[in-house]
Amino acid sequence: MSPVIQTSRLTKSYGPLLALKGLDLSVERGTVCGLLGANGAGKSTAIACMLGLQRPSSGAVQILGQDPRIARKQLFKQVGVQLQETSFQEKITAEELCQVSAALYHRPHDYRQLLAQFGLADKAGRPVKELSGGQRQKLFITLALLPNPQVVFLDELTTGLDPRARREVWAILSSLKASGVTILLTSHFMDEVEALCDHICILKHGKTVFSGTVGQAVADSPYTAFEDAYLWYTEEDR
Ligand SMILES: Nc1ncnc2c1ncn2[C@@H]1O[C@H](COP(=O)(O)OP(=O)(O)OP(=O)(O)O)[C@@H](O)[C@H]1O
Repeated sequence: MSPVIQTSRLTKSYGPLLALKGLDLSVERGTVCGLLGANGAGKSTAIACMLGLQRPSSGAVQILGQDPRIARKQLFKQVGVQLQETSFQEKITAEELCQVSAALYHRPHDYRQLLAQFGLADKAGRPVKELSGGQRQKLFITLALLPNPQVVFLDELTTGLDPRARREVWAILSSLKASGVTILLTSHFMDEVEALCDHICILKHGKTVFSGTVGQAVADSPYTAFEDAYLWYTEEDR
């Protein structure tokens, strides 16, 4: 079976800055891929290029066998996205934001059920801007799941969530994965990466410095703990 997400030699420059240098990625159906790296390593740039939101300088992307820049509309119905920065109307409530988003899809997930699953049922009528950072994050993950997507992109998955909420999100993602959904996420939390990711790709200044499983990353490093290994891969003077 062909990969659900595939990039080959994906490169992106912002003027003189080479933010992404030849990313090769292949993510199979029903697996979780973690894109890792320090702040500014190129993770969001890679996601923006994969989703067709940024035009790559060179290289190719296929999602569900299609080029996202050409088949944007079709793909949009099958791909859920949670980006770091999401804009919304000043006074819109959580429920209204869900309704507006759900209206874009043919057979959306029941947003009330998702809000309840994320412990947000009692916040449905509140303006989004009055939610706490963690509640807003959970709402944005809810929005990413609304289309009943085959593929989900989650940028900085659980930033701002408390430990219990993180575990809840992990459980939801694990069940999505078990149902065949393919997930690409970025995270700065190595416990999360170990718990969720089948495959990781570590970027340093836009360049892939490791691609493989968490176990391989540890085995190829001088360390026994994954976080130590990760820091080793991303060290400046390595
Ligand atoms: N629109 C843009 N114009 C110019 N430079 C940009 C733009 N977006 C990102 N960059 C630069 O490209 C590099 C990669 O940024 P990117 O946001 O992809 O990193 P990241 O790995 O997602 O970081 P973080 O973990 O902080 O979210 C950084 O040096 C950043 O300053």
